[in-house]
Amino acid sequence: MATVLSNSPIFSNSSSNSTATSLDCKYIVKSSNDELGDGNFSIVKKCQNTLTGGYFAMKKVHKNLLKGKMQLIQREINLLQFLSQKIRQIENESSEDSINNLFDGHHHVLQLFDYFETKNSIILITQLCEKGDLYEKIVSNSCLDLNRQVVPYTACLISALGFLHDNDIVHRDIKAENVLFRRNMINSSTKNSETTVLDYDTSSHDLILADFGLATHIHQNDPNSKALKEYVGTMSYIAPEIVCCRNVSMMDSKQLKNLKPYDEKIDIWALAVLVYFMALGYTPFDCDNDEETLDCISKNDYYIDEDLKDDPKFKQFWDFLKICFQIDSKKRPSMKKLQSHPFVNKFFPNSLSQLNTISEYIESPIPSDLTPPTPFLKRSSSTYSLKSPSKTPSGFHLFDSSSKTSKSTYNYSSSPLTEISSSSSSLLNKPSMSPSILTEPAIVITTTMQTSRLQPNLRRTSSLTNVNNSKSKVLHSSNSTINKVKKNSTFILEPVPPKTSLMNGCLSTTPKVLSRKNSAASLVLSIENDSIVAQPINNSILSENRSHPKPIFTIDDYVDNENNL
Ligand SMILES: Nc1ncnc2c1ncn2[C@@H]1O[C@H](COP(=O)(O)OP(=O)(O)OP(=O)(O)O)[C@@H](O)[C@H]1O
Repeated sequence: MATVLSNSPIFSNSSSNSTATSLDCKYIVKSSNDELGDGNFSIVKKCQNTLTGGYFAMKKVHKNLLKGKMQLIQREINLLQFLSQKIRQIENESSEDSINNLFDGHHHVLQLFDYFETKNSIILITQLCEKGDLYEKIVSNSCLDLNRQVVPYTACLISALGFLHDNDIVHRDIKAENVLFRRNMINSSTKNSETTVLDYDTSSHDLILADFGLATHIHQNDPNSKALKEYVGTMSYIAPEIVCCRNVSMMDSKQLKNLKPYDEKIDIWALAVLVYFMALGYTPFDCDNDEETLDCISKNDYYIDEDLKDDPKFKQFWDFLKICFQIDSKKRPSMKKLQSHPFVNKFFPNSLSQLNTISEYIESPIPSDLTPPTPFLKRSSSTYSLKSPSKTPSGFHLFDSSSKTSKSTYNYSSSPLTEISSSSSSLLNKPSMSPSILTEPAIVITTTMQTSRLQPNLRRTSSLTNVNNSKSKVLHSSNSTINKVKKNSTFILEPVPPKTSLMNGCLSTTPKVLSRKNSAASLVLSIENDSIVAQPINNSILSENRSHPKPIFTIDDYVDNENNL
Protein backbone atom coordinates (compact mmCIF):
# COMPACT_ATOMS: atom_id res chain seq x y z
CA MET A 1 0.00 0.00 0.00
CA ALA A 2 1.17 3.47 -0.81
CA THR A 3 2.59 5.36 2.10
CA VAL A 4 1.40 8.89 2.34
CA LEU A 5 1.80 11.69 4.77
CA SER A 6 5.47 11.06 5.32
CA ASN A 7 6.44 14.63 4.59
CA SER A 8 3.61 16.15 6.49
CA PRO A 9 2.77 17.05 10.04
CA ILE A 10 -0.65 15.58 9.45
CA PHE A 11 -2.48 13.92 12.32
CA SER A 12 -0.42 15.48 15.00
CA ASN A 13 -2.50 17.17 17.62
CA SER A 14 -3.26 20.81 17.26
CA SER A 15 -1.06 22.04 20.07
CA SER A 16 2.05 20.46 18.61
CA ASN A 17 1.20 22.06 15.30
CA SER A 18 1.38 25.52 16.66
CA THR A 19 5.02 25.88 15.70
CA ALA A 20 4.72 24.18 12.30
CA THR A 21 4.75 26.38 9.23
CA SER A 22 1.45 26.35 7.43
CA LEU A 23 0.70 27.19 3.81
CA ASP A 24 -2.24 29.20 2.66
CA CYS A 25 -5.11 26.96 1.77
CA LYS A 26 -5.69 26.49 -1.94
CA TYR A 27 -9.38 25.74 -1.55
CA ILE A 28 -12.31 27.94 -0.76
CA VAL A 29 -15.87 27.13 0.21
CA LYS A 30 -18.01 29.59 -1.66
CA SER A 31 -21.01 29.76 0.58
CA SER A 32 -21.93 28.63 4.03
CA ASN A 33 -24.89 26.92 2.35
CA ASP A 34 -22.70 24.70 0.24
CA GLU A 35 -23.01 21.74 2.57
CA LEU A 36 -23.25 18.40 0.80
CA GLY A 37 -23.80 16.21 3.80
CA ASP A 38 -22.47 15.12 7.14
CA GLY A 39 -21.54 11.90 8.81
CA ASN A 40 -20.76 10.73 12.28
CA PHE A 41 -17.22 12.01 11.91
CA SER A 42 -17.38 14.70 9.29
CA ILE A 43 -19.01 17.55 7.49
CA VAL A 44 -18.77 17.67 3.69
CA LYS A 45 -18.94 20.86 1.61
CA LYS A 46 -18.55 21.85 -1.99
CA CYS A 47 -15.30 23.69 -2.58
CA GLN A 48 -13.27 25.23 -5.36
CA ASN A 49 -9.59 25.01 -6.03
CA THR A 50 -8.51 28.61 -6.28
CA LEU A 51 -5.74 27.88 -8.78
CA THR A 52 -7.55 25.62 -11.24
CA GLY A 53 -11.15 26.70 -10.64
CA GLY A 54 -12.13 23.02 -10.35
CA TYR A 55 -14.93 22.00 -8.01
CA PHE A 56 -14.51 19.25 -5.44
CA ALA A 57 -16.03 17.90 -2.26
CA MET A 58 -14.24 18.83 0.92
CA LYS A 59 -14.65 16.33 3.75
CA LYS A 60 -13.65 17.94 6.99
CA VAL A 61 -13.06 15.75 9.99
CA HIS A 62 -12.66 17.60 13.25
CA LYS A 63 -9.68 16.37 15.23
CA ASN A 64 -11.67 16.42 18.45
CA LEU A 65 -13.87 13.67 17.05
CA LEU A 66 -10.86 11.54 16.32
CA LYS A 67 -9.08 11.69 19.62
CA GLY A 68 -7.16 8.46 19.90
CA LYS A 69 -8.48 7.30 16.55
CA MET A 70 -6.29 9.23 14.16
CA GLN A 71 -5.24 5.99 12.53
CA LEU A 72 -8.76 5.56 11.22
CA ILE A 73 -8.71 8.67 9.07
CA GLN A 74 -5.13 7.90 8.11
CA ARG A 75 -6.26 4.47 6.93
CA GLU A 76 -9.08 6.05 4.93
CA ILE A 77 -6.68 8.47 3.23
CA ASN A 78 -4.16 5.72 2.52
CA LEU A 79 -6.82 3.52 0.96
CA LEU A 80 -8.32 6.33 -1.11
CA GLN A 81 -4.92 7.41 -2.33
CA PHE A 82 -4.02 3.85 -3.21
CA LEU A 83 -7.29 3.47 -5.14
CA SER A 84 -6.94 6.80 -6.93
CA GLN A 85 -3.48 5.80 -8.11
CA LYS A 86 -4.87 2.47 -9.35
CA ILE A 87 -7.66 4.26 -11.22
CA ARG A 88 -5.20 6.53 -12.99
CA GLN A 89 -2.97 3.57 -13.80
CA ILE A 90 -5.88 1.69 -15.36
CA GLU A 91 -6.92 4.77 -17.31
CA ASN A 92 -3.40 5.26 -18.63
CA GLU A 93 -3.05 1.65 -19.68
CA SER A 94 -6.50 1.20 -21.18
CA SER A 95 -7.52 1.56 -24.76
CA GLU A 96 -10.06 4.28 -25.49
CA ASP A 97 -12.88 1.77 -25.65
CA SER A 98 -12.25 0.28 -22.26
CA ILE A 99 -11.69 3.71 -20.76
CA ASN A 100 -15.20 4.54 -21.80
CA ASN A 101 -16.85 1.37 -20.61
CA LEU A 102 -19.71 2.72 -18.57
CA PHE A 103 -19.84 -0.22 -16.21
CA ASP A 104 -16.15 -0.54 -15.42
CA GLY A 105 -15.66 -0.70 -11.69
CA HIS A 106 -12.93 1.88 -11.30
CA HIS A 107 -15.26 4.57 -12.67
CA HIS A 108 -17.55 4.05 -9.72
CA VAL A 109 -15.13 4.44 -6.84
CA LEU A 110 -14.69 7.79 -5.13
CA GLN A 111 -11.45 9.52 -6.08
CA LEU A 112 -9.25 11.37 -3.65
CA PHE A 113 -7.49 14.35 -5.19
CA ASP A 114 -5.86 16.06 -2.27
CA TYR A 115 -5.70 16.14 1.52
CA PHE A 116 -4.29 18.37 4.21
CA GLU A 117 -4.39 19.25 7.85
CA THR A 118 -5.47 22.49 9.51
CA LYS A 119 -5.12 23.41 13.14
CA ASN A 120 -8.40 21.74 14.02
CA SER A 121 -9.21 19.41 11.17
CA ILE A 122 -8.13 16.77 8.71
CA ILE A 123 -9.45 17.57 5.26
CA LEU A 124 -9.97 15.29 2.27
CA ILE A 125 -10.60 16.74 -1.19
CA THR A 126 -12.56 14.25 -3.27
CA GLN A 127 -14.57 13.98 -6.44
CA LEU A 128 -17.72 16.08 -6.23
CA CYS A 129 -20.91 14.03 -6.04
CA GLU A 130 -23.62 16.65 -5.83
CA LYS A 131 -26.48 14.69 -7.36
CA GLY A 132 -27.72 13.23 -4.12
CA ASP A 133 -27.35 9.71 -2.80
CA LEU A 134 -29.07 6.39 -3.35
CA TYR A 135 -30.84 6.53 -0.02
CA GLU A 136 -32.61 9.72 -1.06
CA LYS A 137 -33.54 8.21 -4.40
CA ILE A 138 -35.06 5.13 -2.80
CA VAL A 139 -36.94 6.91 -0.06
CA SER A 140 -38.31 9.67 -2.25
CA ASN A 141 -39.70 7.13 -4.70
CA SER A 142 -40.71 4.47 -2.10
CA CYS A 143 -38.66 2.02 -4.14
CA LEU A 144 -36.86 1.97 -7.47
CA ASP A 145 -37.91 0.59 -10.81
CA LEU A 146 -36.54 -2.93 -11.01
CA ASN A 147 -35.33 -3.03 -14.59
CA ARG A 148 -34.62 0.60 -15.26
CA GLN A 149 -32.83 1.42 -12.02
CA VAL A 150 -32.17 -1.49 -9.69
CA VAL A 151 -30.48 -3.62 -12.34
CA PRO A 152 -28.04 -1.01 -13.72
CA TYR A 153 -27.26 0.32 -10.23
CA THR A 154 -26.55 -3.23 -9.11
CA ALA A 155 -24.30 -3.76 -12.13
CA CYS A 156 -22.30 -0.65 -11.27
CA LEU A 157 -21.98 -1.72 -7.65
CA ILE A 158 -20.84 -5.19 -8.65
CA SER A 159 -18.17 -3.61 -10.85
CA ALA A 160 -17.06 -1.17 -8.17
CA LEU A 161 -16.84 -3.89 -5.54
CA GLY A 162 -15.09 -6.18 -8.00
CA PHE A 163 -12.48 -3.47 -8.49
CA LEU A 164 -12.01 -3.14 -4.72
CA HIS A 165 -11.82 -6.88 -4.16
CA ASP A 166 -9.36 -7.31 -7.02
CA ASN A 167 -7.20 -4.86 -5.13
CA ASP A 168 -7.64 -6.75 -1.86
CA ILE A 169 -9.85 -4.15 -0.28
CA VAL A 170 -13.07 -4.86 1.53
CA HIS A 171 -15.44 -1.89 1.93
CA ARG A 172 -17.33 -3.09 5.03
CA ASP A 173 -20.02 -0.41 4.89
CA ILE A 174 -22.01 -0.93 1.71
CA LYS A 175 -25.33 0.86 2.17
CA ALA A 176 -27.58 3.24 0.27
CA GLU A 177 -26.23 6.28 2.12
CA ASN A 178 -22.74 5.56 0.85
CA VAL A 179 -23.70 5.40 -2.81
CA LEU A 180 -23.51 8.89 -4.28
CA PHE A 181 -24.17 10.36 -7.70
CA ARG A 182 -21.36 12.38 -9.16
CA ARG A 183 -21.50 15.74 -10.80
CA ASN A 184 -22.43 15.17 -14.39
CA MET A 185 -19.51 16.17 -16.54
CA ILE A 186 -21.30 16.17 -19.86
CA ASN A 187 -22.06 19.68 -20.97
CA SER A 188 -25.65 20.39 -21.91
CA SER A 189 -25.01 20.78 -25.62
CA THR A 190 -23.53 17.31 -25.81
CA LYS A 191 -26.43 15.97 -23.83
CA ASN A 192 -29.05 17.53 -26.08
CA SER A 193 -27.47 16.21 -29.20
CA GLU A 194 -27.43 12.71 -27.73
CA THR A 195 -29.91 10.66 -29.70
CA THR A 196 -29.26 7.27 -28.22
CA VAL A 197 -32.20 5.95 -26.29
CA LEU A 198 -31.49 3.60 -23.44
CA ASP A 199 -33.83 1.41 -21.51
CA TYR A 200 -32.23 2.10 -18.16
CA ASP A 201 -31.71 5.09 -15.93
CA THR A 202 -28.52 6.71 -17.14
CA SER A 203 -27.88 8.23 -13.72
CA SER A 204 -26.28 4.83 -13.14
CA HIS A 205 -23.37 6.19 -15.18
CA ASP A 206 -22.75 8.66 -12.37
CA LEU A 207 -22.94 6.24 -9.48
CA ILE A 208 -20.01 6.49 -7.07
CA LEU A 209 -19.24 4.25 -4.11
CA ALA A 210 -18.03 6.46 -1.26
CA ASP A 211 -17.15 6.47 2.44
CA PHE A 212 -14.08 4.33 2.89
CA GLY A 213 -13.99 5.01 6.62
CA LEU A 214 -14.42 1.33 7.45
CA ALA A 215 -12.64 -0.13 4.44
CA THR A 216 -9.55 -2.21 5.02
CA HIS A 217 -7.12 -4.48 3.24
CA ILE A 218 -8.20 -8.09 3.08
CA HIS A 219 -4.85 -9.79 3.17
CA GLN A 220 -3.18 -8.47 6.23
CA ASN A 221 0.50 -9.31 6.43
CA ASP A 222 0.33 -9.08 10.15
CA PRO A 223 -1.08 -12.41 11.40
CA ASN A 224 -2.06 -10.72 14.65
CA SER A 225 -4.17 -8.16 12.86
CA LYS A 226 -7.66 -8.07 14.23
CA ALA A 227 -9.11 -5.94 11.45
CA LEU A 228 -11.11 -8.75 9.91
CA LYS A 229 -12.57 -9.78 13.24
CA GLU A 230 -13.87 -6.32 14.05
CA TYR A 231 -17.54 -5.86 14.72
CA VAL A 232 -18.17 -3.02 12.28
CA GLY A 233 -20.68 -2.00 9.68
CA THR A 234 -24.31 -0.98 9.65
CA MET A 235 -26.79 -3.20 11.43
CA SER A 236 -29.20 -3.87 8.57
CA TYR A 237 -26.41 -4.78 6.20
CA ILE A 238 -24.00 -6.93 8.19
CA ALA A 239 -23.32 -10.53 7.20
CA PRO A 240 -23.70 -13.49 9.57
CA GLU A 241 -19.92 -13.78 10.00
CA ILE A 242 -19.79 -10.22 11.35
CA VAL A 243 -22.55 -11.10 13.80
CA CYS A 244 -20.18 -13.81 15.06
CA CYS A 245 -17.69 -11.06 15.93
CA ARG A 246 -20.19 -9.35 18.18
CA ASN A 247 -18.50 -10.00 21.50
CA VAL A 248 -14.99 -9.99 20.19
CA SER A 249 -13.72 -7.51 22.78
CA MET A 250 -14.78 -9.84 25.57
CA MET A 251 -13.26 -12.98 24.05
CA ASP A 252 -10.25 -14.60 25.61
CA SER A 253 -7.27 -15.40 23.43
CA LYS A 254 -8.47 -18.94 22.73
CA GLN A 255 -11.89 -17.77 21.59
CA LEU A 256 -10.27 -15.07 19.54
CA LYS A 257 -8.01 -17.59 17.87
CA ASN A 258 -10.98 -19.80 17.03
CA LEU A 259 -12.91 -16.90 15.56
CA LYS A 260 -12.53 -17.06 11.80
CA PRO A 261 -11.62 -13.76 10.17
CA TYR A 262 -14.16 -12.68 7.62
CA ASP A 263 -13.30 -11.57 4.10
CA GLU A 264 -14.59 -9.65 1.08
CA LYS A 265 -17.71 -11.83 0.93
CA ILE A 266 -19.29 -9.61 3.59
CA ASP A 267 -19.66 -6.99 0.85
CA ILE A 268 -21.65 -9.43 -1.25
CA TRP A 269 -24.13 -9.97 1.55
CA ALA A 270 -24.43 -6.20 2.06
CA LEU A 271 -24.87 -5.70 -1.68
CA ALA A 272 -27.79 -8.12 -1.65
CA VAL A 273 -29.38 -6.19 1.25
CA LEU A 274 -28.99 -3.02 -0.78
CA VAL A 275 -30.45 -4.60 -3.92
CA TYR A 276 -33.42 -5.73 -1.85
CA PHE A 277 -33.82 -2.24 -0.35
CA MET A 278 -33.67 -0.62 -3.80
CA ALA A 279 -36.30 -2.93 -5.26
CA LEU A 280 -38.75 -3.09 -2.36
CA GLY A 281 -38.12 0.05 -0.31
CA TYR A 282 -37.50 -1.80 2.95
CA THR A 283 -34.68 -3.93 4.24
CA PRO A 284 -34.81 -7.71 4.50
CA PHE A 285 -33.70 -8.52 8.04
CA ASP A 286 -34.80 -5.59 10.20
CA CYS A 287 -36.88 -6.47 13.24
CA ASP A 288 -38.18 -4.91 16.43
CA ASN A 289 -34.80 -4.72 18.01
CA ASP A 290 -31.17 -5.49 17.39
CA GLU A 291 -31.33 -8.90 19.01
CA GLU A 292 -34.04 -10.06 16.65
CA THR A 293 -32.36 -8.51 13.65
CA LEU A 294 -29.07 -10.22 14.45
CA ASP A 295 -30.90 -13.47 14.99
CA CYS A 296 -32.58 -13.21 11.59
CA ILE A 297 -29.28 -12.37 9.90
CA SER A 298 -27.62 -15.36 11.53
CA LYS A 299 -30.44 -17.60 10.34
CA ASN A 300 -30.61 -16.04 6.90
CA ASP A 301 -34.21 -15.36 7.65
CA TYR A 302 -35.32 -12.63 5.32
CA TYR A 303 -38.80 -11.55 4.35
CA ILE A 304 -40.24 -12.50 1.01
CA ASP A 305 -43.43 -10.74 0.00
CA GLU A 306 -45.81 -13.47 -1.11
CA ASP A 307 -47.30 -11.23 -3.78
CA LEU A 308 -43.94 -10.81 -5.43
CA LYS A 309 -42.56 -14.27 -4.74
CA ASP A 310 -43.92 -15.78 -7.93
CA ASP A 311 -44.06 -12.62 -10.00
CA PRO A 312 -42.13 -13.46 -13.19
CA LYS A 313 -40.72 -9.94 -13.26
CA PHE A 314 -38.98 -10.68 -9.94
CA LYS A 315 -37.72 -14.17 -10.78
CA GLN A 316 -34.09 -13.19 -11.40
CA PHE A 317 -34.19 -10.77 -8.50
CA TRP A 318 -35.11 -13.48 -5.97
CA ASP A 319 -32.62 -15.82 -7.52
CA PHE A 320 -29.87 -13.21 -7.28
CA LEU A 321 -30.66 -12.68 -3.59
CA LYS A 322 -30.76 -16.40 -2.94
CA ILE A 323 -27.23 -16.95 -4.17
CA CYS A 324 -25.91 -13.94 -2.22
CA PHE A 325 -27.71 -14.67 1.04
CA GLN A 326 -25.69 -17.72 1.98
CA ILE A 327 -24.80 -18.16 5.63
CA ASP A 328 -21.54 -19.81 4.68
CA SER A 329 -19.53 -17.02 3.05
CA LYS A 330 -17.62 -19.50 0.90
CA LYS A 331 -20.86 -20.34 -0.84
CA ARG A 332 -21.46 -16.76 -1.86
CA PRO A 333 -20.29 -16.01 -5.40
CA SER A 334 -17.43 -13.67 -6.14
CA MET A 335 -18.19 -10.33 -7.76
CA LYS A 336 -16.79 -11.72 -11.02
CA LYS A 337 -19.23 -14.60 -10.96
CA LEU A 338 -22.11 -12.33 -10.10
CA GLN A 339 -21.53 -10.46 -13.36
CA SER A 340 -22.76 -13.47 -15.27
CA HIS A 341 -26.01 -13.72 -13.33
CA PRO A 342 -29.02 -13.12 -15.60
CA PHE A 343 -30.20 -10.35 -13.29
CA VAL A 344 -27.32 -8.12 -14.44
CA ASN A 345 -25.39 -9.88 -17.20
CA LYS A 346 -26.68 -7.69 -20.02
CA PHE A 347 -24.35 -5.03 -18.67
CA PHE A 348 -21.37 -7.36 -18.77
CA PRO A 349 -20.99 -8.57 -22.34
CA ASN A 350 -17.61 -10.03 -21.47
CA SER A 351 -18.74 -11.88 -18.38
CA LEU A 352 -18.56 -15.63 -18.11
CA SER A 353 -21.21 -17.37 -20.10
CA GLN A 354 -24.40 -17.60 -18.16
CA LEU A 355 -24.28 -20.02 -15.28
CA ASN A 356 -27.42 -22.01 -14.87
CA THR A 357 -27.77 -23.29 -11.37
CA ILE A 358 -27.12 -21.84 -7.98
CA SER A 359 -24.37 -24.34 -7.39
CA GLU A 360 -22.50 -22.98 -10.38
CA TYR A 361 -22.24 -19.61 -8.72
CA ILE A 362 -20.83 -20.86 -5.48
CA GLU A 363 -17.66 -22.59 -4.45
CA SER A 364 -19.42 -25.81 -3.50
CA PRO A 365 -22.98 -27.08 -3.78
CA ILE A 366 -25.39 -26.14 -1.04
CA PRO A 367 -26.24 -29.10 1.15
CA SER A 368 -29.98 -29.44 1.45
CA ASP A 369 -29.92 -28.69 5.17
CA LEU A 370 -28.36 -25.30 4.45
CA THR A 371 -30.98 -24.21 2.02
CA PRO A 372 -32.23 -20.86 3.31
CA PRO A 373 -35.28 -21.24 5.49
CA THR A 374 -38.50 -19.79 4.22
CA PRO A 375 -38.35 -16.19 5.26
CA PHE A 376 -41.05 -14.53 7.28
CA LEU A 377 -42.32 -11.08 7.87
CA LYS A 378 -41.15 -9.02 10.79
CA ARG A 379 -42.31 -5.57 11.64
CA SER A 380 -41.49 -3.09 14.30
CA SER A 381 -41.72 0.51 15.23
CA SER A 382 -38.74 0.59 17.49
CA THR A 383 -35.54 2.53 17.32
CA TYR A 384 -32.34 0.61 17.17
CA SER A 385 -30.13 1.07 20.11
CA LEU A 386 -26.44 1.40 19.54
CA LYS A 387 -24.16 -1.25 20.77
CA SER A 388 -22.22 -0.65 23.89
CA PRO A 389 -18.87 0.72 22.78
CA SER A 390 -17.07 -1.54 25.20
CA LYS A 391 -17.91 -4.40 22.87
CA THR A 392 -15.99 -2.90 20.00
CA PRO A 393 -12.27 -3.35 20.26
CA SER A 394 -11.35 -1.03 17.44
CA GLY A 395 -13.09 2.01 18.78
CA PHE A 396 -15.75 1.69 16.13
CA HIS A 397 -19.18 0.59 16.96
CA LEU A 398 -21.83 -0.79 14.79
CA PHE A 399 -23.79 2.09 13.40
CA ASP A 400 -27.46 1.67 12.98
CA SER A 401 -28.77 2.35 9.51
CA SER A 402 -31.55 4.33 11.08
CA SER A 403 -29.03 6.80 12.43
CA LYS A 404 -29.27 8.57 9.11
CA THR A 405 -32.95 8.98 9.64
CA SER A 406 -33.05 9.64 13.32
CA LYS A 407 -29.94 11.78 13.39
CA SER A 408 -28.83 10.39 16.69
CA THR A 409 -26.35 12.51 18.52
CA TYR A 410 -23.12 10.94 19.55
CA ASN A 411 -20.65 11.98 22.08
CA TYR A 412 -17.18 11.46 20.76
CA SER A 413 -14.27 11.32 23.06
CA SER A 414 -11.46 8.98 23.84
CA SER A 415 -13.85 7.17 26.10
CA PRO A 416 -16.24 4.69 24.48
CA LEU A 417 -18.82 6.09 22.11
CA THR A 418 -22.21 6.61 23.62
CA GLU A 419 -25.53 7.47 22.15
CA ILE A 420 -26.81 10.48 24.02
CA SER A 421 -30.07 11.04 22.25
CA SER A 422 -32.11 9.53 19.53
CA SER A 423 -35.48 9.95 17.96
CA SER A 424 -37.86 7.07 17.85
CA SER A 425 -38.24 6.88 14.10
CA SER A 426 -37.33 3.69 12.38
CA LEU A 427 -37.03 2.75 8.76
CA LEU A 428 -39.55 0.01 9.14
CA ASN A 429 -42.63 -0.28 11.23
CA LYS A 430 -42.91 -3.91 12.01
CA PRO A 431 -44.73 -5.69 14.82
CA SER A 432 -42.74 -7.79 17.20
CA MET A 433 -42.60 -11.48 16.51
CA SER A 434 -43.21 -14.27 18.88
CA PRO A 435 -40.44 -16.70 19.82
CA SER A 436 -42.35 -19.51 18.20
CA ILE A 437 -42.15 -17.75 14.87
CA LEU A 438 -38.43 -17.56 15.31
CA THR A 439 -38.07 -21.28 15.50
CA GLU A 440 -40.64 -22.06 12.89
CA PRO A 441 -40.18 -19.60 10.07
CA ALA A 442 -43.19 -19.11 7.90
CA ILE A 443 -44.40 -16.46 5.55
CA VAL A 444 -46.68 -14.16 7.47
CA ILE A 445 -48.20 -11.28 5.62
CA THR A 446 -50.72 -9.00 7.16
CA THR A 447 -52.68 -6.18 5.66
CA THR A 448 -51.13 -3.87 8.19
CA MET A 449 -47.75 -4.78 6.89
CA GLN A 450 -48.73 -4.09 3.33
CA THR A 451 -49.74 -0.56 4.16
CA SER A 452 -47.13 0.26 6.72
CA ARG A 453 -44.16 -1.52 5.25
CA LEU A 454 -42.31 1.64 4.54
CA GLN A 455 -42.56 4.64 6.74
CA PRO A 456 -39.08 5.90 6.30
CA ASN A 457 -37.56 8.89 7.74
CA LEU A 458 -39.83 11.81 7.36
CA ARG A 459 -37.12 14.27 8.20
CA ARG A 460 -34.98 13.09 5.37
CA THR A 461 -37.75 12.91 2.83
CA SER A 462 -39.01 16.36 3.68
CA SER A 463 -35.62 17.87 2.96
CA LEU A 464 -35.01 16.24 -0.36
CA THR A 465 -34.43 19.33 -2.37
CA ASN A 466 -31.45 18.03 -4.26
CA VAL A 467 -32.62 14.62 -5.35
CA ASN A 468 -32.07 13.98 -8.99
CA ASN A 469 -35.28 12.37 -10.08
CA SER A 470 -34.82 13.01 -13.73
CA LYS A 471 -36.37 10.17 -15.63
CA SER A 472 -34.16 8.85 -18.30
CA LYS A 473 -35.26 8.15 -21.81
CA VAL A 474 -36.40 4.61 -21.97
CA LEU A 475 -36.71 1.89 -24.46
CA HIS A 476 -34.46 -0.73 -25.72
CA SER A 477 -31.28 -2.15 -24.40
CA SER A 478 -28.59 -4.08 -26.08
CA ASN A 479 -24.86 -4.12 -26.00
CA SER A 480 -24.83 -1.93 -29.05
CA THR A 481 -26.83 0.80 -27.35
CA ILE A 482 -24.56 0.64 -24.36
CA ASN A 483 -21.59 1.04 -26.65
CA LYS A 484 -23.14 4.00 -28.42
CA VAL A 485 -23.05 6.18 -25.34
CA LYS A 486 -19.43 5.38 -24.65
CA LYS A 487 -18.22 8.26 -26.71
CA ASN A 488 -20.21 10.64 -24.57
CA SER A 489 -19.57 8.85 -21.36
CA THR A 490 -19.90 10.78 -18.16
CA PHE A 491 -16.80 8.95 -17.08
CA ILE A 492 -14.48 11.74 -17.90
CA LEU A 493 -12.14 11.63 -15.00
CA GLU A 494 -11.48 14.99 -13.51
CA PRO A 495 -8.15 16.07 -14.95
CA VAL A 496 -5.36 15.56 -12.48
CA PRO A 497 -4.82 18.98 -10.94
CA PRO A 498 -1.29 20.30 -11.41
CA LYS A 499 0.93 19.53 -8.44
CA THR A 500 1.33 23.20 -7.66
CA SER A 501 -2.39 23.52 -7.06
CA LEU A 502 -2.45 20.80 -4.42
CA MET A 503 -1.84 20.83 -0.71
CA ASN A 504 -0.34 17.31 -0.75
CA GLY A 505 -0.86 16.60 2.91
CA CYS A 506 0.72 19.74 4.27
CA LEU A 507 -0.32 21.81 7.25
CA SER A 508 -2.59 24.55 6.00
CA THR A 509 -4.47 27.59 7.04
CA THR A 510 -8.16 26.83 7.25
CA PRO A 511 -10.11 27.05 3.99
CA LYS A 512 -11.98 30.30 3.54
CA VAL A 513 -15.74 30.51 3.34
CA LEU A 514 -17.06 33.18 1.01
CA SER A 515 -20.48 33.93 2.40
CA ARG A 516 -23.25 35.56 0.40
CA LYS A 517 -25.01 36.69 3.54
CA ASN A 518 -23.41 40.13 3.63
CA SER A 519 -22.85 41.96 0.38
CA ALA A 520 -21.21 44.96 1.98
CA ALA A 521 -17.66 43.78 1.44
CA SER A 522 -15.88 45.41 -1.43
CA LEU A 523 -13.12 42.90 -1.92
CA VAL A 524 -12.98 39.37 -3.21
CA LEU A 525 -10.33 36.75 -2.93
CA SER A 526 -7.71 36.19 -5.52
CA ILE A 527 -4.48 34.34 -5.84
CA GLU A 528 -1.00 35.72 -5.85
CA ASN A 529 2.03 33.54 -5.50
CA ASP A 530 -0.12 30.61 -4.47
CA SER A 531 -1.75 32.65 -1.71
CA ILE A 532 -5.26 33.89 -1.36
CA VAL A 533 -5.38 37.66 -1.13
CA ALA A 534 -8.19 40.17 -1.07
CA GLN A 535 -8.30 42.41 -4.10
CA PRO A 536 -10.70 44.51 -6.16
CA ILE A 537 -13.53 42.58 -7.74
CA ASN A 538 -12.51 43.02 -11.36
CA ASN A 539 -9.19 41.33 -10.83
CA SER A 540 -10.66 38.22 -9.31
CA ILE A 541 -10.15 34.93 -11.08
CA LEU A 542 -13.41 33.75 -9.56
CA SER A 543 -15.78 35.23 -12.06
CA GLU A 544 -18.86 34.01 -10.19
CA ASN A 545 -17.90 36.23 -7.31
CA ARG A 546 -17.64 39.43 -9.28
CA SER A 547 -21.15 40.63 -8.75
CA HIS A 548 -21.30 39.26 -5.22
CA PRO A 549 -18.44 40.45 -3.13
CA LYS A 550 -18.53 38.49 0.06
CA PRO A 551 -17.20 38.60 3.57
CA ILE A 552 -14.64 35.99 4.31
CA PHE A 553 -14.71 33.44 7.08
CA THR A 554 -12.58 30.43 7.66
CA ILE A 555 -14.38 27.12 7.48
CA ASP A 556 -13.52 26.57 11.13
CA ASP A 557 -15.32 29.80 12.03
CA TYR A 558 -18.32 28.59 10.12
CA VAL A 559 -18.37 25.18 11.66
CA ASP A 560 -17.82 26.50 15.16
CA ASN A 561 -20.59 29.02 14.72
CA GLU A 562 -22.93 26.37 13.48
CA ASN A 563 -22.04 24.03 16.32
CA ASN A 564 -21.91 21.32 13.76
CA LEU A 565 -18.97 19.46 15.08
N1 LIG B 1 -17.58 13.40 -2.50
C1 LIG B 1 -18.76 13.78 -2.02
N2 LIG B 1 -19.59 14.55 -2.74
C2 LIG B 1 -20.79 14.94 -2.25
N3 LIG B 1 -21.25 14.59 -1.03
C3 LIG B 1 -20.48 13.83 -0.26
C4 LIG B 1 -19.19 13.39 -0.69
N4 LIG B 1 -18.65 12.64 0.29
C5 LIG B 1 -19.55 12.63 1.28
N5 LIG B 1 -20.65 13.33 0.97
C6 LIG B 1 -21.85 13.55 1.80
O1 LIG B 1 -21.46 13.66 3.15
C7 LIG B 1 -22.00 12.59 3.93
C8 LIG B 1 -20.96 12.13 4.93
O2 LIG B 1 -19.82 11.66 4.25
P1 LIG B 1 -19.08 10.33 4.70
O3 LIG B 1 -20.09 9.22 4.72
O4 LIG B 1 -17.87 10.13 3.88
O5 LIG B 1 -18.67 10.76 6.16
P2 LIG B 1 -18.48 9.89 7.46
O6 LIG B 1 -18.24 10.84 8.58
O7 LIG B 1 -17.46 8.86 7.21
O8 LIG B 1 -19.92 9.26 7.56
P3 LIG B 1 -20.40 8.00 8.37
O9 LIG B 1 -20.55 8.46 9.75
O10 LIG B 1 -21.72 7.69 7.69
O11 LIG B 1 -19.38 6.94 8.19
C9 LIG B 1 -22.39 11.53 2.91
O12 LIG B 1 -23.48 10.76 3.38
C10 LIG B 1 -22.77 12.35 1.71
O13 LIG B 1 -24.10 12.81 1.83
